[in-house]
Amino acid sequence: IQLLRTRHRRHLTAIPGPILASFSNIWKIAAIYHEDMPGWNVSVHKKYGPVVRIGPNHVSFASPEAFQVIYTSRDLFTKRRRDQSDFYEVGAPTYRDEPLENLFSLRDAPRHAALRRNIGGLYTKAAVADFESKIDDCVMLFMKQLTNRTRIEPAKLDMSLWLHLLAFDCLGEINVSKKLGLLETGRDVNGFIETSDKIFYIVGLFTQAPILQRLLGYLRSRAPAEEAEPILKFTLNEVKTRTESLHPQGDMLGKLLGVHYKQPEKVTIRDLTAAIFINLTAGHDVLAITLRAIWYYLACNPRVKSKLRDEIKLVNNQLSSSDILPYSEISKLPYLNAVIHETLRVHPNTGTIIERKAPPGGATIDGYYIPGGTIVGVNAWVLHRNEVYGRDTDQFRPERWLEASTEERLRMNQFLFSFGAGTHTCIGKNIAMMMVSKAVLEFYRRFDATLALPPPEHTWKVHGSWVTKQTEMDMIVSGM
Ligand code: HEM
Repeated sequence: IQLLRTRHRRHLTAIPGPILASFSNIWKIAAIYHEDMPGWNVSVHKKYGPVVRIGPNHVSFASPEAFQVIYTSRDLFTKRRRDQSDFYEVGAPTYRDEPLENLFSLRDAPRHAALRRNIGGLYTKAAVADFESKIDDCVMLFMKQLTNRTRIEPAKLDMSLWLHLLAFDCLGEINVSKKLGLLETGRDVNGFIETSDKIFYIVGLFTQAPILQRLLGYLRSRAPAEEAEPILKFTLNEVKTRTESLHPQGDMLGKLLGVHYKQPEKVTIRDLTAAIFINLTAGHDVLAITLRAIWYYLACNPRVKSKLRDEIKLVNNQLSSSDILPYSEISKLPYLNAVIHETLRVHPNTGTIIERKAPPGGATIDGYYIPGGTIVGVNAWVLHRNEVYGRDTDQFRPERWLEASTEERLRMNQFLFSFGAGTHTCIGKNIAMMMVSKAVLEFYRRFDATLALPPPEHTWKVHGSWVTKQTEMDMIVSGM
C-alpha cells in the first residue's frame, strides 16, 4: 500500500500548485474558512495554469476539455465513495439506522440511474407545468407582502432574506402543497433556514479533509437527524399524514405516491420520502442564491435593468388582462433569458469544485497522468470565466448570450456548469427556471429595487463556501 501511495504521489508531484497543498489539505480548509473558495480557486489557476494541485490527492482543472472528460464521459469519473471525505454525505441523513439515500447522495451508478429513470418523468418540462399555479400562488403572496410594506413610501428591505423566504415557500407548495409560513411571517420558521445554513457551512468546511470528515460523521451520529434537521422532520410528518389520507394531491408528493401505488417495487415509501427531503434541501438555498444574484446585478447595472423593463412592458401590454403572466409566454422572452443565463454564469451556486474520483486505471487529462482514486474536478467560477464566454468575462453583460452565433451559444450552454453536468445534472432545473423567471418578471413588472447604499460603499457579502450564499443585501424597494 505504501508503495502504491508513493507512486500515486509521484505522479501528482509533477502538477504545479501551492506548496502547502502538496502535503496537506490546509489550503482548501483556509479557502473555505475565509469563505472565498471561488476567489482562491480562480487565482491559483491564474498563477499556476490550467491544472493545479490543491490538495495532496486533489487536482483542480480549468479547461472546457477537462470539464468534458470529467463530467460527461459516462460513469467513468464517479461521485466519491462513502469512506472518503465527501460532501455528498450530507444529502443522506441517517434515518432508521440507514442513510436515507436519494439522487443527490447515491454514489452507486446503477442504483442512481434506476432511481433517476423511475422518478425522472416527474421533473420534465411538461410535468412541472402542473406546478405553475403553485408558483403563482407564492409569487403573488410575495408581491402582497412587498405591496403592504411599500404602500406609503419606499421601504428598506433585506432582500437576501425575502428572496430566500420566497424560494422556500415555493418549494413547500410544489412538493407538499404547503407554504412553510416564511412569506406569511416575513421570517425564518422552525429554524429551517438557520439550520440549513449551519449544515451547508459545516459540511463545506469539514469535507475538505478525511480526518475532519470522520469527525463530522461522529458528531452527526450523536444527534438523531429527525430532531437535528427540521426539513427531515417536516418531510417525515408530511409523508405520514399523506399516506394516511385518502385525498390525492397534484403536488410532487402526490405524483410520487401515484408511481408508488402503481409500482411499489420501483419507488418505495422510503425512496419518495428521500426524494421530497432532497428536493427541499437541495433546492431552497440555490434558488435563493440565483434570485439574489439577479436582484443584485440588476441593481448594479441600471442599463440592463431598464432594457429588461422594456421587454417586460411589451409583454405586459399584450397580456394586460392577466393577473400573472403564463410561463409559456415568459419563457420566450430573449432578454429575460439572457439575464438569467448571465447571472448563472457570473454567480454559480457551488463555490467548491463538484468532486469526482478518477477511474481505477487512472486517466490523462490536459496532458497530465492522473492516478486512479485522485479527486478531480472543475470549479464553475473558473470555467465560467473561460474565453468561450468572450474576453470580458468579469463583466455582467447579458448581451453576450444574444450576440453569439448559434454555434457559439451552443458551446456557452454546453459549458455552463451552474446546474451540474452529465448523469448528475440538476433534476430540478425545469422547476428552477420556471420559478426564477416568474419571480423576476412579476417583481420588475410592479416594483423597483435599488441598493440602499450604491456601490462602492455598498457591496453584498458573498459566503464562498460549498454554496455561495449572499447576505447584507439591504435594498430600497418601491412600487412602480
Ligand atoms: C437555481 C436553482 C438550482 C441550481 C443552480 C441547482 C444546481 C444543482 C447542481 C450544480 C447539481 C449537481 C450536483 C452534483 O453533481 O453533485 C444539482 C443536482 C440536484 N438538484 Fe439542483 N439546483 C437548483 C434547483 C433545484 C431544485 C428547485 C430542486 C428540486 C426541486 C433541485 C434538486 C436537485 C437534485 C435532486 C439533484 C441531484 C440530481 C442527481 O444527482 O441525479 N435542484 N443541482
